[in-house]
Amino acid sequence: MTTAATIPSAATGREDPEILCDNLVRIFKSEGVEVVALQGLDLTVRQGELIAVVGASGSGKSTLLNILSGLDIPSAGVARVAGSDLLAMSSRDRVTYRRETVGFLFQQATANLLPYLTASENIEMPMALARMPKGERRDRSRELLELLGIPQVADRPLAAMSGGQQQRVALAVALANEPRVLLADEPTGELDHQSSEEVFAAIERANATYGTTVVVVTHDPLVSEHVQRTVGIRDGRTSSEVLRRTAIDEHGGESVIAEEYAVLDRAGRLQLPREFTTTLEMKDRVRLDLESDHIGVWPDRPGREAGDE
Ligand SMILES: Nc1ncnc2c1ncn2[C@@H]1O[C@H](COP(=O)(O)OP(=O)(O)OP(=O)(O)O)[C@@H](O)[C@H]1O
Repeated sequence: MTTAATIPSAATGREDPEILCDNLVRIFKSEGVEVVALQGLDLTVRQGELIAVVGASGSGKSTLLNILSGLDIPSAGVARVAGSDLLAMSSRDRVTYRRETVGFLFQQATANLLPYLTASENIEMPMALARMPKGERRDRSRELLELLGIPQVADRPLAAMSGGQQQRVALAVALANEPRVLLADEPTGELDHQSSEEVFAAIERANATYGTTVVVVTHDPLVSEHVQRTVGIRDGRTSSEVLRRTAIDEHGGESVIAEEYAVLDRAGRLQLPREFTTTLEMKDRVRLDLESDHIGVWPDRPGREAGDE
């Protein structure tokens, strides 16, 4: 594996991202004990991008998603989504933000759905609350079911659907009022392989059709086939990014190339992959060596000069 460093575009100021987290900090205090769940997290997501966020249990993924969804307020830093400042927002603006700007998809499809209504009735519910005319609601509901590959369940109650179909109805509910950003928390956590594949494909189709910016928090390795960028979180910070692109060889064949990058934050901090540091027995401190086109990082072994390894 090769590793390269990338400076988040937030730091370069080159674009106006749909999601911007800069030096985001969230400290939880309970019974005199402080837990730093996010410790200076940087994340930039372009408008219309579909990204996955991965990380070990306790790394801060849910904390990040709760902040982006307007449920939780960060302790410090910058969090901006679709032009809304999530630290400075009034509680009334927060309600409007949650209703109009972001859509949510949870691990349990039923968290977004009313069991005694049909798929269409569920999808039309948020549109009715937003006072959309009845005819438009019906058209939009039909369009969403078609796009997500489940037109046949329109008049079925939830109990008569598979788990994968229910999750796609929940996705249609989340997209009903055309949110700019979709946040999904382990959307395939309770599904089998085939249904997970269908749900990720549906998310990808919605992203491509409506240009919705999507952040999917997941442990599911299947997600890598559906996103161009996977952001890794470690100890409350973004630590790595895997970018995927399609390359065409000289015979016209297509192959997907995945490159792993380490994130370099504004303070110049870089998290070295654990497998690299373990292999070279690096700990506590390392030697650095500036070359004309790269920086060498060497284990601190007494009596050896940097570059002697
Ligand atoms: N309300 C809270 N009060 C105290 N500590 C919290 C609270 N919420 C989260 N934490 C702590 O913050 C850290 C990050 O938790 P978080 O739930 O964001 O991780 P995660 O990556 O989503 O984990 P998982 O994959 O298990 O859901 C953990 O150490 C957790 O115990």
